[in-house]
Amino acid sequence: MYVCMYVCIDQMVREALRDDRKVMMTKSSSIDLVTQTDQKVEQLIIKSVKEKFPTHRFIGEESVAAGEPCDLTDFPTWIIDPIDGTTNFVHAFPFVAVSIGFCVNKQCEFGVVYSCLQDQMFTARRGRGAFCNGEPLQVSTEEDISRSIIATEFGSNRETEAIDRMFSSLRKIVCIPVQGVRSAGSAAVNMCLVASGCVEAYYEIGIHVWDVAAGSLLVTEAGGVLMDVEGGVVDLMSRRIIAANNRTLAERIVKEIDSFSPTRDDAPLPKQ
Ligand SMILES: O=P(O)(O)O[C@H]1[C@H](O)[C@@H](O)[C@H](O)[C@H](O)[C@@H]1O
Ligand SMILES: [Mg+2]
Ligand SMILES: [Mg+2]
Repeated sequence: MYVCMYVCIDQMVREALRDDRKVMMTKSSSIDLVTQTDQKVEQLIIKSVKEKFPTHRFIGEESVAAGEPCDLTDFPTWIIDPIDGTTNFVHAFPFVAVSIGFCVNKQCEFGVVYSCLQDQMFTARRGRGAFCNGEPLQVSTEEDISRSIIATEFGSNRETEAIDRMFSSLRKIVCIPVQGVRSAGSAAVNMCLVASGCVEAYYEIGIHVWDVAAGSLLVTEAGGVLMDVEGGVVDLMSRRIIAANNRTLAERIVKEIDSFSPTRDDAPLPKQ
């Protein structure tokens, strides 16, 4: 099932990148884009998994956008971002990933991120390590933030207060100074970069559970840590995350972040 699904998705994404990168609609804001490929890839994954595991549940980015609930319960649940980096996809900016996390009892058991244009398959299973195309991954051993590269994103929220806070945090981090700041345009890819040891840490406020479910396990299985932006335990539904190579760097980033709390992924839907 998995090989067949991988071949179909790979073909679907590559063909669409060549022939059809049109924006079909927008979601939370005018720059929160959806294409037909986002929907087609998600439907393919859900259909393939359902055939084999009919009782399992799903949290899929495009299904939630269509009104499906976003509840993470103790039931086996597949958390899917069919195209992480849709804006990249639309512009053919070469970081486009498919992200699938699988949780039981709210704990991630395995995570897969396929970075389509790099043809890199990142996999992690709880307690069994993290891999890229079968090669083991290890986070960076750097303890000093001034010798680090930090990844972050501005997401799709353009409300003034959120932007002000994001710029303020970024300014403080840049001025530590860090050696560099990077944005891949995909939370999943940023987390794979942390797991691979290419960047020391990634933080973002405004992501969703489907952006980070698989990446979270990749980072921890590669020896890294997850932390909330205020320093507590990370909550995948809270839309805030720091994924770092170690606690020292994560705690250092916490000190510089002007935090805020977007509406949680599992917040009840507003009454019509
Ligand atoms: O909507 P998709 O699935 O492409 O994912 C999001 C990224 O993963 C974020 O890091 C990023 O900041 C953006 O919000 C982007 O939208
Ligand atoms: Mg995403
Ligand atoms: Mg997406």
